[in-house]
Amino acid sequence: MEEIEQTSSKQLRSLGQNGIVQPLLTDLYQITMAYAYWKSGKTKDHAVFDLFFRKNPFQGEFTIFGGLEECLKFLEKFHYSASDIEYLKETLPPSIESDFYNFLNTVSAEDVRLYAIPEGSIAFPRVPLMRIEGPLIIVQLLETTLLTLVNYASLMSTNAARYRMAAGNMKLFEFGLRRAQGPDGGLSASKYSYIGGFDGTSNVLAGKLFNIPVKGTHAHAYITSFNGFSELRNTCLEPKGGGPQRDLLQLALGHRSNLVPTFSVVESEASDGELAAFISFAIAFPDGFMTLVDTYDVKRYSCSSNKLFNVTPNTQSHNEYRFNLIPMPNTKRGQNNCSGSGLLNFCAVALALNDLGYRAIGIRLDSGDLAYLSNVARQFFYEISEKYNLPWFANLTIMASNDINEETILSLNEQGHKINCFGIGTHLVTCQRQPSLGGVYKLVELNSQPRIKLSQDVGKVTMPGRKDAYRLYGDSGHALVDLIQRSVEPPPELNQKVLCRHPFEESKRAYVIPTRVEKLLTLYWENGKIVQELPNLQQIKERVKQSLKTLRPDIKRTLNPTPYKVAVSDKLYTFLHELWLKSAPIGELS
Ligand SMILES: Nc1ncnc2c1ncn2[C@@H]1O[C@H](COP(=O)(O)OP(=O)(O)OP(=O)(O)O)[C@@H](O)[C@H]1O
Ligand SMILES: O=P(O)(O)OC[C@H]1O[C@H](OP(=O)(O)OP(=O)(O)O)[C@H](O)[C@@H]1O
Ligand SMILES: O=C(O)c1cccnc1
Ligand SMILES: [Mg+2]
Repeated sequence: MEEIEQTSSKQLRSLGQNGIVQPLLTDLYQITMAYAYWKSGKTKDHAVFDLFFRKNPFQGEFTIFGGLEECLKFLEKFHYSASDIEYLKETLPPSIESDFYNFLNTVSAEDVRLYAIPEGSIAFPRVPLMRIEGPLIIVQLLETTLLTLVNYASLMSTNAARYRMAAGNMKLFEFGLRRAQGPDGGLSASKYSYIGGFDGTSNVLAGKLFNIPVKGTHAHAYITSFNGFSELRNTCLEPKGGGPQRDLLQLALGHRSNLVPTFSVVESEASDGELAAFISFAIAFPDGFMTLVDTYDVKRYSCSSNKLFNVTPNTQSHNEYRFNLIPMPNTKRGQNNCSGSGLLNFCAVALALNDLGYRAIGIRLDSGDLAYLSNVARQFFYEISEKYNLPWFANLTIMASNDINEETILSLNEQGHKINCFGIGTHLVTCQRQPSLGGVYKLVELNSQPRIKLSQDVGKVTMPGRKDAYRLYGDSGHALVDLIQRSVEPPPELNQKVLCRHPFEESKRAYVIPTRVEKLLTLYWENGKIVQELPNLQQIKERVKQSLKTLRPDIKRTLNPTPYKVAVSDKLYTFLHELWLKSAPIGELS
């Protein structure tokens, strides 16, 4: 068996990489080209490729670079196994000379050099995320796998960072595995959403492999699996401080009756099946009591009562949990057409747990008007905290889930809500607003000669030659511009005027006097080894946070953000345009 095939989950953990990332995880054309290069005697040619994207995702003006560590781990194990070569022999045309397979057998990333911007940094269109140099055939063979590793990772990290910006300090958990693009998509989503700013995932394997906090509540099935109290095998629980067990159900029923007059709810309409489920869950997790309260009805109102809460906080009140009392909105779940009251049952069990010295965690809302219901729930918690003199009760967690996306969070923020935690699946992991980042890998230099790819679309013309990139910062500490220049040029100097030019529009140029100059591309791989100490996930996550702070707010805003400037040096501008003219054939009009 091959080494890669044998990789155990323990090894996976230390590699931090999925076992399917291997040299054959590529497009056939890379191997076809390798043969044609080899046959045309190009084995000694030396190439430079840039890996970059042309447009920021999600109609935004920034991207978070993710996937570098996985690219480096891929270089470490880049060699074709005997079974890979066997497969290629069976698959490629019989005309392929057998010496080519001997050549493939010797292939490794030993002679490759990889420069990159640090993982977790903000990145912008056209600025290389990576520069890959080495034997043409080898660096060509790396294209697809590197793009696979960078495109989704960066898209996902960016998506998560955007959710984080929308959610402020609220807790964010990734719940997307069941809706992800297959098992590998699910794993990557968990990893890169954590990097981008999420606090944890429900994906247990991601937790094990990447050391990400794993979190979760329970599904509606748990609640609906109970019909009534008779199904409870046990209703007793030992108090937290020790001592004789007490009947949690009886305590909860007592509290439920007591809560009825206070909150104008109809006890007979609260679901006993739901209460039974809550009791059993509380007995299983007395210190982690967090339940779904929307299985039947979050809050069942007495029809005779007008004591219903509005969604908008009463700004006259100094108490943030007080609300105007007006009729509730006509939401699906708000209509008085189904029985049950999840909030009432939750509070009854939480108070029963409190009698035994345990503190409940909170609730999850998974349907209905989340702003409204969170306000109602928080008001309940507040009233109880006052009535029972339990200050912590007012701060119980209110988690919301159900098709949440960036816009929902922003809209909820506008409406006013009391959610302090989101569980987000589908829209996060599938990157519904933009399902792919268009990262590309382009040849820019061969045997020290620049290469340019022309296009009718100016934006698609590549920047020729080996280049470096610098981020120039201004007085405020904010990044002003990313400047790309030829590697042979001296770097921009602190406090010295630098001419920054738009790559294609001659008239667009500006002088910048940087107060800080950051060299963006640094060497990560040389002589078959990773030559930098790699940050762990936590450090990459921190870099995302710090990196975003260097971006002006107008560049980060959701609606019509200001584009960040990406410029070229005067020398690169001239170089690019001269080569463009030289390479573009002059047409004839007839
Ligand atoms: N206050 C709110 N403002 C904006 N969007 C909301 C608000 N409350 C909920 N949403 C979103 O509205 C959608 C409601 O989904 P939907 O219409 O399918 O109803 P539902 O609550 O899931 O009901 P059911 O489970 O019975 O189908 C979800 O995407 C949810 O995230
Ligand atoms: O809504 P998402 O952002 O994808 O978040 C994950 C969803 O997964 C679960 O739903 P479940 O699979 O039980 O299905 P349902 O809620 O759609 O019925 C959970 O209750 C969330 O609603
Ligand atoms: O733990 C949860 O609440 C959860 C996990 C996955 C999907 N939906 C919810
Ligand atoms: Mg749902």
